[in-house]
Amino acid sequence: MGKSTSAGSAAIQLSNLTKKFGDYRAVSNLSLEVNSGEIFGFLGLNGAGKSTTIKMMLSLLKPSSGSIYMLGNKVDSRAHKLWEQVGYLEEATYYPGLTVIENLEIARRMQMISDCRAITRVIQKLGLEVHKNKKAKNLSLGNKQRLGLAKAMIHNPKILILDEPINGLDPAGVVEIREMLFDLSKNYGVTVFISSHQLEELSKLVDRIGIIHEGQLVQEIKMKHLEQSLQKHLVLDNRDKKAMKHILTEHGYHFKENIDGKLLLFENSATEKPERLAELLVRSGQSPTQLNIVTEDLEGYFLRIIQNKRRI
Ligand SMILES: Nc1ncnc2c1ncn2[C@@H]1O[C@H](COP(=O)(O)OP(=O)(O)OP(=O)(O)O)[C@@H](O)[C@H]1O
Repeated sequence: MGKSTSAGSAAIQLSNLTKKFGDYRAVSNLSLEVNSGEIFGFLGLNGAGKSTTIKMMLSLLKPSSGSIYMLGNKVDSRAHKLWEQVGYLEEATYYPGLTVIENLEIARRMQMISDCRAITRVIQKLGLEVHKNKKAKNLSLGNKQRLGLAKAMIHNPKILILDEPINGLDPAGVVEIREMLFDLSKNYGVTVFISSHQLEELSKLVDRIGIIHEGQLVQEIKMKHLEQSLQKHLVLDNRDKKAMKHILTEHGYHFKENIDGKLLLFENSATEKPERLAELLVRSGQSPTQLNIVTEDLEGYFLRIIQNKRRI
């Protein structure tokens, strides 16, 4: 193991991590912590720097500067023993012509695990029992991912690092993976670091997300707080737009007009008390034909956070 100068109790700790390729900064001053037993989602567009960060965490790439600690141990080329406690899935790599059991047998030998029961255990944990004698190439996409996860978990790691594990999975596959990761984190205390570019899917799996954009961490948010962070706006329409605009302006409401000519109001005075606005319009003889609140969807949130960062 590398130097054991523990850096706090976080299972994963990245401090001012930077990776340059020539003059290009793929990852820039990135700091984050993942707590033990937490499922952390690492979200970013293609090319944002997710894989580069993960490769540094796995000591496959050397950081230009900054440090990484996992389970209190500094990650560097000497951290050999650490990998006994870390499992990693890049993409579901398997031997297509071999069965599930045969694939896991190879993984067991590569991890130098002497106990043959490790295979039975991981097969059970991942619900691969009924598929264990099928050739990997004949598995459904969801079960191929399970096999990849089984390989990553055969040595009972304390940390699981998963690069895009839900790519291409159907909703049922996402639910299966979610239940399995939940079980691992809540019942076995496994810390899960999972990268994706799909917020919608990721949000169903994780306790917290960090958004990486152009190599920088631009936002960290707990999933339970995400709902409150989604922007709301009120959409308003009626027959006499000019009269309605006049009333709104007179009463201090600000609005934008969308391409359909509907009015959009973003301020809390409108989104939190729509009934007041409705009453005002009715009293003024300008009953709305449409008045409803629209909540930003998750993709909208993700893009807004990134765009705001671009403007800075
Ligand atoms: N070996 C390398 N040499 C030069 N540039 C690289 C190298 N590896 C990655 N990059 C660049 O660094 C940036 C970040 O790449 P990275 O693979 O980390 O992104 P990502 O967020 O994982 O994207 P994706 O979701 O597409 O996998 C990209 O612009 C990429 O082209």
